Amino acid sequence: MIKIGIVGGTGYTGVELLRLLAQHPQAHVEVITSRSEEGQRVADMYPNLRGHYDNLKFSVPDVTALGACDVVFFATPHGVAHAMAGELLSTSTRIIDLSADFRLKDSEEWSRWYGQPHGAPELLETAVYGLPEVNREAIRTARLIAVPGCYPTAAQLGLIPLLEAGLADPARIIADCKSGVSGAGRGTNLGSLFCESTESMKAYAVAGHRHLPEISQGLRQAVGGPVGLTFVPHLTPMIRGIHATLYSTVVDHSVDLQALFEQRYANEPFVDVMPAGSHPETRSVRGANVCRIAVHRPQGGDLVVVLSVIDNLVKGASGQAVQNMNIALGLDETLGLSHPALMP
Ligand SMILES: NC(=O)C1=CN([C@@H]2O[C@H](COP(=O)(O)OP(=O)(O)OC[C@H]3O[C@@H](n4cnc5c(N)ncnc54)[C@H](OP(=O)(O)O)[C@@H]3O)[C@@H](O)[C@H]2O)C=CC1
Ligand SMILES: CC(=O)N[C@@H](CCC(=O)OP(=O)(O)O)C(=O)O
Repeated sequence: MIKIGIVGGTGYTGVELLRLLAQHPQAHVEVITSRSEEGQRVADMYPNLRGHYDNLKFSVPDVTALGACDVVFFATPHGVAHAMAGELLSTSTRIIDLSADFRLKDSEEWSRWYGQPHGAPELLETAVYGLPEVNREAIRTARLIAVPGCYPTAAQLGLIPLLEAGLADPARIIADCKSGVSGAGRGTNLGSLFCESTESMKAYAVAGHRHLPEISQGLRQAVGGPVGLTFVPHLTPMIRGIHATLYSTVVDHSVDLQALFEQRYANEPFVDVMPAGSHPETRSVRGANVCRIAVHRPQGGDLVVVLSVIDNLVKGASGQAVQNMNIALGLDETLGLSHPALMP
């Protein structure tokens, strides 16, 4: 069995990791941390886990206990993995970080967007961006994996086929994205209250969101040059889900975009290119580690519109983290992740 440690087990991504690992045939969670819930039984806090983790208790983070694990997931706010990763990497454990600590390759850019100094710039060379559909080979040997953010996963998977093939104008890309409220985490937050977020929808961070540099970094890699990206996130009254509507201009009208997407993702277990004309719904991916994509060219014009949906807590966080673990440990990539979504 693979010995697992989780730092930050009380947030939504932490409990989602536990749910997914409960059905993973080779995973055993040995350590789960919470400073505020030390000594509490996990299944008392999250009754959905009763019968799965009846003896597991929260403990305070301890590098010795975590370093004895084969894999340590960080499901913590930004900066926590910076502080602990160096010491943990001196053991034989692998780190899979769900926070943004190691996603941006430029530490100064990270500092500008996250409003604090980068705590471990010396580890950036080691870190691999954990988007398997792009970086699978590097993930196989990685010791430190930065799991992509939720909006960046939906946006990059929708845009990369066009940009890699040189079929969209990289100077003008629009990512119009909607997120469910769980994307804001479990912490107390006025905007996440039921009365503040239900029966209403709004854009936020139009001037600049911290996922803008992350999406741009991935798109630049796909293009091999600069990109002009406008990213507008919205909060929508649902618990889980990201819906990305992605716009660009087609530069070669002779190419069959449906075939292009189908070929690009033909061997990807967790990307579903839907039939031409489809409109993927967020509920079709709820609870599943899947990105469903549909590509449109309205009225056969110059504009390409890609629709990309994920569950922010699964393919947008914890599911993608488990997918990375499977790849890094040489396991079947789909272990623990092959269940279908919840419907309705
Ligand atoms: N929600 C989402 O959809 C997504 C979230 N993410 C990222 O995943 C990470 C986790 O998010 P989320 O699950 O929402 O939970 P939170 O960001 O609310 O994380 C809370 C967890 O981290 C622990 N924690 C907080 N501070 C520290 C610290 N200094 N040292 C050790 N542990 C600490 C908390 O436990 P305690 O304080 O008791 O120790 C708690 O268990 C974040 O970086 C988030 O941005 C990524 C993609 C999607
Ligand atoms: C709806 C909502 O608030 N979403 C979060 C993004 C989700 C997230 O946690 O992203 P990181 O992993 O990069 O922190 C936000 O806009 O800040």
